[in-house]
Amino acid sequence: MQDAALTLRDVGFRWPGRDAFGLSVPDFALARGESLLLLGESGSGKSTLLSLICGIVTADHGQVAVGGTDLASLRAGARDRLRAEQIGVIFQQFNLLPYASVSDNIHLPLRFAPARRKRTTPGEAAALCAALGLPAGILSARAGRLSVGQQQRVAVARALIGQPPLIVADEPTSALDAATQDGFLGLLFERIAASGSSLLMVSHDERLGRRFDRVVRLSDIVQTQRTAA
Ligand SMILES: Nc1ncnc2c1ncn2[C@@H]1O[C@H](COP(=O)(O)OP(=O)(O)OP(=O)(O)O)[C@@H](O)[C@H]1O
Repeated sequence: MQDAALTLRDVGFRWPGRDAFGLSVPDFALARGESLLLLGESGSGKSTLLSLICGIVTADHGQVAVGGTDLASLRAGARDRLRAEQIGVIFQQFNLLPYASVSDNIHLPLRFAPARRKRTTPGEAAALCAALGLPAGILSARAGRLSVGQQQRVAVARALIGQPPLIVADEPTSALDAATQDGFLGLLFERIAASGSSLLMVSHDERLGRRFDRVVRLSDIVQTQRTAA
């Protein structure tokens, strides 16, 4: 796919160690502006796949390309910069710095991403917080003092700031009740539509599917291998 936000071709990866888990992805692409929900059971390899896409781990073979750049062609530092520039990541556990302010947490990826920093408008963090239903004045609060739902929204604001072309989200609704989930997804989709970003979300929850352009089962694009120690 020429106009792809993300492509994986003939990718193979295996975690080293006992009960090694491996996966291979023959051919997968996410178009620019497309939203895709990837469904898989717990332990099926969703987070492993996202780690490969984000360049947190590197494929044993094959090509993982983000915005047309093959991650394997980059050294570790350049890969980290590409991730900061191109990908807004919403981790399952949010990964906020608990002692830092909400503002510092939201602005953190911009430190390593000059082009994304340039795209950021003054007051964008405050506007994102307001759009995500966070109370005024929250920017100066310590992230560790917030409720789980608030932390989740801060993690989303951190992913969206500076309009990265690709948003990757690992089970971002798992800590929310049904009504809050719906509001949260509505806001996420609104922001993504406004910026034209692509969205790849992994989840075990099929009910989320109706909002997405495409819903794919992990087992349709990924083959997994598990070997005993
Ligand atoms: N850091 C790691 N080191 C070694 N093996 C790992 C590591 N992370 C995951 N694995 C292995 O990869 C397999 C798949 O785990 P992964 O977290 O990718 O699945 P998942 O679908 O995201 O699960 P969940 O929905 O429960 O988060 C696990 O069984 C585990 O053995």
